[in-house]
Amino acid sequence: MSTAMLEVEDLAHVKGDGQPIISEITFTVNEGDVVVLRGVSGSGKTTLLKCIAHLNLYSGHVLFKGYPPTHYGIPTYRTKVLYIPQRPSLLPLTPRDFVLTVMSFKAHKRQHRGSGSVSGRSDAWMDHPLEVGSQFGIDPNLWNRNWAELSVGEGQRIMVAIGVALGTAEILLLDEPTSALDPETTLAVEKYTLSMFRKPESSVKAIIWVTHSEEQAQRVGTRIITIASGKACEELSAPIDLV
Ligand SMILES: Nc1ncnc2c1ncn2[C@@H]1O[C@H](COP(=O)(O)OP(=O)(O)OP(=O)(O)O)[C@@H](O)[C@H]1O
Repeated sequence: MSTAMLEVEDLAHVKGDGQPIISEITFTVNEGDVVVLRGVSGSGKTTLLKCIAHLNLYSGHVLFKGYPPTHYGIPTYRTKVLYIPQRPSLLPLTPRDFVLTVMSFKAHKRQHRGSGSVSGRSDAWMDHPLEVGSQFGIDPNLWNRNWAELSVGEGQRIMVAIGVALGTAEILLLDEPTSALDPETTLAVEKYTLSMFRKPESSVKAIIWVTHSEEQAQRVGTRIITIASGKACEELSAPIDLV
């Protein structure tokens, strides 16, 4: 039987004027799922991902492995259910700073368990992200540049590399991760991300992947959920071909 990683129940998010952007959203994500989330521009896909990541206020319930985000502590929860934004250029500082911030939450938790530090070398946490980034054609120097000074595509590839490589994320929330990439690089990112995901030792156990591309949905998804008029609807026959 599949293990439920994420349960979203009757979730709603309303704008400041009281109008709902999304409402009555209910679905479960199981271990091994790559759930493609699609819908027309403005239908609420990013809003939903941010609610799941506890970056937006919402009503209803989000349970990660049976418990609400507060059970884990919100910063730690956000490293486990990791939102990969569509526009990382809005983030402060550099990709390297982002990695060290995320890893500091993991280190903090480990210290509380009394298991000591992650490594004797202060920058050892960068090794795997750099390695994955190089698979995506990312020059190592780009990790030290401010997010705002990266091209959209460079920022996207670095964010996906972080999500795949950090070893903290159990659910990746990918918000149009390849929208700024050329077809060849898009395929490379899809292939490497899914091959990492399928490895038994991967920390990532499920992915929600937002895309406007029907072809990408068919390539990466094991299930497809469409948002329309603020409600979510799962397609009955989902593609199963994996890259
Ligand atoms: N903070 C906000 N205040 C008011 N309206 C908002 C806010 N954030 C999003 N919206 C509106 O909510 C709707 C859903 O936006 P959202 O970004 O979730 O859509 P999306 O499906 O991800 O769109 P796209 O495919 O274009 O990225 C849009 O009409 C957007 O203008």
